[in-house]
Amino acid sequence: MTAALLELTGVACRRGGRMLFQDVSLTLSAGEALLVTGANGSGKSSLLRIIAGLLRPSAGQVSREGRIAFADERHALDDAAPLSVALARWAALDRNPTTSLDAVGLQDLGMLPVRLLSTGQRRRAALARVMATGAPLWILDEPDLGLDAEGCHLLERRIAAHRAAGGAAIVASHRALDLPGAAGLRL
Ligand SMILES: Nc1ncnc2c1ncn2[C@@H]1O[C@H](COP(=O)(O)OP(=O)(O)OP(=O)(O)O)[C@@H](O)[C@H]1O
Repeated sequence: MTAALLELTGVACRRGGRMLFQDVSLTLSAGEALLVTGANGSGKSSLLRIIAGLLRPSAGQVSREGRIAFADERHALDDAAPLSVALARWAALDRNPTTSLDAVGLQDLGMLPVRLLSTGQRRRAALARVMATGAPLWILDEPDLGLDAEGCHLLERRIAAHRAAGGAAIVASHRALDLPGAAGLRL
């Protein structure tokens, strides 16, 4: 049996005096994915922050095994550094080989300062940063925001490859991303 990378038991979240969700229980193991959907304000980001350990649940337990890579609307890259240098810093933290910019379609932009990237290019760079961490559990909050159709396919392919290599992913999105065999959670 594969050990779970993540287990939630009876998790609830109350924010601003309103109960967003309760009784969320799930397990995620190597190779698996979870797609979290729901209306604006339903609590997707709150759930992902709880899973990442950035927000305390109002009730329930979260148990994680191994490192995580968390990505939300911030790309978490040094704006002043050339893209390849900014990414190499993340890779160096865990002594990983630098993620190829080819993998996210940014092969021609390695020397460009991060601040000059377009919205979609920033999203691609954020994905490269997640890949560079080498963490088994990816927690991605609307990673498709601002991506064009090719960018979305690329994101789907990178998530599939990560799962095939023994990783797992939790993705919140308003889009019906193609994540074969993923579990769904609608908030
Ligand atoms: N720090 C906070 N204090 C009080 N309420 C908050 C706080 N942060 C978020 N909320 C509220 O929690 C609710 C859920 O927010 P959250 O960002 O988790 O939703 P979401 O499903 O990710 O929304 P979207 O689809 O718009 O990104 C919203 O009503 C929001 O206003």
